[in-house]
Amino acid sequence: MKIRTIRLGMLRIPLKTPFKTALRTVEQVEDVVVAIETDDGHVGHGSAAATAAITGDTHGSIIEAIRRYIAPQLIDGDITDLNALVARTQGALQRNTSAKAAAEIALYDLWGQLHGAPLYQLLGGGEPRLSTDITISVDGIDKMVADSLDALARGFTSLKIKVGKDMATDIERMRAVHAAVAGRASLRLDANQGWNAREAIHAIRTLEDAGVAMELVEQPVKAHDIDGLREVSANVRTPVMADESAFGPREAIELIRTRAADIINIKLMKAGGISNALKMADVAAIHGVDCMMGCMLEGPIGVTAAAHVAVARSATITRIDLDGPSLCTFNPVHGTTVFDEANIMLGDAPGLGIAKIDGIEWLNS
Ligand SMILES: C[C@H](N)C(=O)N[C@H](CCC(=O)O)C(=O)O
Ligand SMILES: [Mg+2]
Repeated sequence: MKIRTIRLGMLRIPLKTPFKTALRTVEQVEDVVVAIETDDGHVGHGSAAATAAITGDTHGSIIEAIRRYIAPQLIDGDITDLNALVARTQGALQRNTSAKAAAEIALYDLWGQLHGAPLYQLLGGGEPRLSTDITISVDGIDKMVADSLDALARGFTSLKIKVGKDMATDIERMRAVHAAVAGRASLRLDANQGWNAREAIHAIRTLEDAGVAMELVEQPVKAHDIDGLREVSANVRTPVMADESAFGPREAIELIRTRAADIINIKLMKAGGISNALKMADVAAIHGVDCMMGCMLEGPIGVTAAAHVAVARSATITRIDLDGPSLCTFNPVHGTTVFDEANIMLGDAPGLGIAKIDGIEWLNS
C-alpha cells in the first residue's frame, strides 16, 4: 500500500451556538482536511483545526506545512512501515503540531485499513464507547445557566464550564451553574489561562468553601507559567489539569515530575498526532497520573481519531472532552462512528471507519 497522492481541502460546519472561551469566540468549525490516497485505491482521512491562540497554527500554516514539508516526505512511502512514515512526518519541520496531527491521523486510518481492523483494536483494544462532557461557553450568567440546563436535558452528565474572563464574575458564574444543576452533572472548570496564580487560588478556594463541587480545574494560568500552575495545584483541594501547558510527551514528563498538575489533557492537535498522544498516555500511566482526551473546536474526523486513542488507553484516559461534533449543527462524515450527544460509539470498520465526507472544498495542489 504505497502513497500516491495527498489532497487538501476545507471542511466548514456551523455551530449550534457560538463557542466562547477566555481566548476566542468562534461560530463554525473550520478544519483543514487531508486525504492520503494509495496505489491500491485506499484513502486515509485526517483533519486539523487552526487554533492559533493555542498552537500558533493557522489554516495557511497548516496547508503550507503539509504541502511543502510533510507531503514530499510521505509520497511513495509504504503504509506497512507506519513507524517510518510517522518519523518522517514528525521530522519534516519544527512545531506545526496541527499539520502533523492531520497527516498522522490519515496515516493511522490507512494503517487500520491495511490490517482490516478498527484503529482502537490495533492500538490495544478496549470498549468502543465513550461518554463526553459538553462545553458551556463563557457568557452572561443567565445564558450559562440556560445552556447548562439545556445540556442536562440533552443527556449530558458532565459540563465543562468556561471561565477566565474576570475572576469575580467567574465565581458568580460557577455558583449559579452549580445551584441550577443541583448535583445532576459533574462540573469541570476551564479558565483557558485567564487567571494568574493568586486569582486562581482565590477563586477556587472561594468556590470550594462555598460548597461548589468541581471535578477539576483546567489550565487556570498562562501556558508558560509552570511555577504558577504548581502553586495553584499545591494550594487548592480540587484537582488541577494542565491543558495549554501540556503539548507533548516532553511537557507531560516535566509537569508530572515537578507535580505542577494532577491531570494531563491530551489533544492530538497539541501533541502533533496519535504517536505522541499515545506516548503522553503511557508516560502518565507509568506515574499513575490520569489524563483527559480533549479536542479543539474541531469536527468529526479529528475527534474520531482522538476517540480511538481514548478507547485504546482507557485505563489512563479516564476523562473525555470530545464534544466538537455535539457542538456542530450537522455531521458531514458518513461512517461507522456514531456521535449521539454525550455518547460516542466506534464501529468495527477498518481504520477510522470513514466512508464518505460531504461538503469538502478541495484546494488546488
Ligand atoms: C472543544 C473542547 N471542549 C474545548 O473546550 N477545547 C478547548 C480549546 C478549544 C478551542 O479554542 O478551539 C480547551 O479545552 O481549552
Ligand atoms: Mg482547555
